[in-house]
Amino acid sequence: MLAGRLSAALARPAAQQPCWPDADRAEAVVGLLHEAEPIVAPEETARLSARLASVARGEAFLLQGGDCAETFAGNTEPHLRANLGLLERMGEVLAEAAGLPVVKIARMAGQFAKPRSSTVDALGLPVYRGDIVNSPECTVAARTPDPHRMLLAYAHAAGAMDLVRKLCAEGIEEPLVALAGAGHPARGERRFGDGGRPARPTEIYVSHEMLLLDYERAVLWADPGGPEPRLSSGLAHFLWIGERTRQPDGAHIAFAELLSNPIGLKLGPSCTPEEVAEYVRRLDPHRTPGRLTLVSRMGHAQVRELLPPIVEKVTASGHEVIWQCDPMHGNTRTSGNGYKTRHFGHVVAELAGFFEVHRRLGTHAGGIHVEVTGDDVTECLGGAAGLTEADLPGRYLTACDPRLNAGQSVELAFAVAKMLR
Ligand SMILES: O=C[C@H](O)[C@H](O)COP(=O)(O)O
Ligand SMILES: C=C(OP(=O)(O)O)C(=O)O
Repeated sequence: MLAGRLSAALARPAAQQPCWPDADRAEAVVGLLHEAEPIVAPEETARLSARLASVARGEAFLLQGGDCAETFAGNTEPHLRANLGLLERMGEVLAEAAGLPVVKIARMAGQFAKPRSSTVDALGLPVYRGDIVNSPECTVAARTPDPHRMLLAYAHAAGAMDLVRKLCAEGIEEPLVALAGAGHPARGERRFGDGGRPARPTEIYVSHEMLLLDYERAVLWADPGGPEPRLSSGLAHFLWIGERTRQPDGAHIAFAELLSNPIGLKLGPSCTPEEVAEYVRRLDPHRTPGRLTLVSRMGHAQVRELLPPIVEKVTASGHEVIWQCDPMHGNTRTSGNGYKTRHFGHVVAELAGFFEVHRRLGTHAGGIHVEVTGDDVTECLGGAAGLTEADLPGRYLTACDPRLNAGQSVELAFAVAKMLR
């Protein structure tokens, strides 16, 4: 019966999918992946679901973050360590301020697919859709979708997950981030293991956008444990549906309905309270606290106006969702010198609006979802170091959207800490 529901879900229109040049070859790759071992263990996903139930009840806070787009070349131990160490550091700042446990979910071990605004780039080439689909180099060959990349993505994700488990068991050394403005060097220096608190075992889960359905459908196991039999993704503990793929009649929502994993759903400015009520009804049919995380990304100028009617509608429905704010995606703009960027001040302003709305409505502002890296990049403007447009070309390394660097991220954690207090 689940197989039939899965086929029906996948037969619906699916936005943002690549057009593989050879459909048979793509199907053969899906067949190979079908034989692959799950990357995440069912008991880990179940533990995360329990943790998220406490977030939904207001007994914990959710921190989710990492690269906008992971790349195969960037899937290295130093990079993963830096990002995990940053999450640990941010989590510690937030836990202390909130007086609550912080549940940490990395955008890691599978965040290889990107939705895009257009199908072609400025040169007229097919757009880069993430390393799992094609390659960013500006040639027709590089941009042609290659299904073999799904196998590479699986291998990279499995390797990353092994490292996440190892580091969580050992404890992760946190970066000591020197915040600018306190007599420290401009962009925040990172120093490892020289005076930070001793590393201790920790828990970090992995997540990615549930975008590329040929990949997502390949590694599933039957989960008979819940109120109805469902499928569980073997590719990540937590999956989210993006702003560009949340069409109510589309394949992504229908696919997520079949999963037992905790699910996130991005809500942009065009989303109406009625639409959200319908998403909640479909994605949380058994009224499981924390099953659904609603991720508002309205932009700093609109959050105070657009979020309250949505929160009121969902609250009235009685579903115990997690309210999470993504202060990045509604605040993207192009700099005068042509870089896709975000201003630190706008990121903080959207979060301030989010906390204000929830305080006023008496709901739990349950978490944040941010694009950050422990690496010292120059992709977002502002922060105490005062990054300017002239700084952007220095270390603009993202494969897609701009991330806060280590210094900006820790500064953000302190700003959110103030809001939590
Ligand atoms: O990360 C999010 C999206 O992939 C991204 O914002 C879309 O980017 P584009 O507008 O450059 O295509
Ligand atoms: C694409 C993303 O976000 P959104 O769907 O909100 O634009 C993302 O988080 O990578």
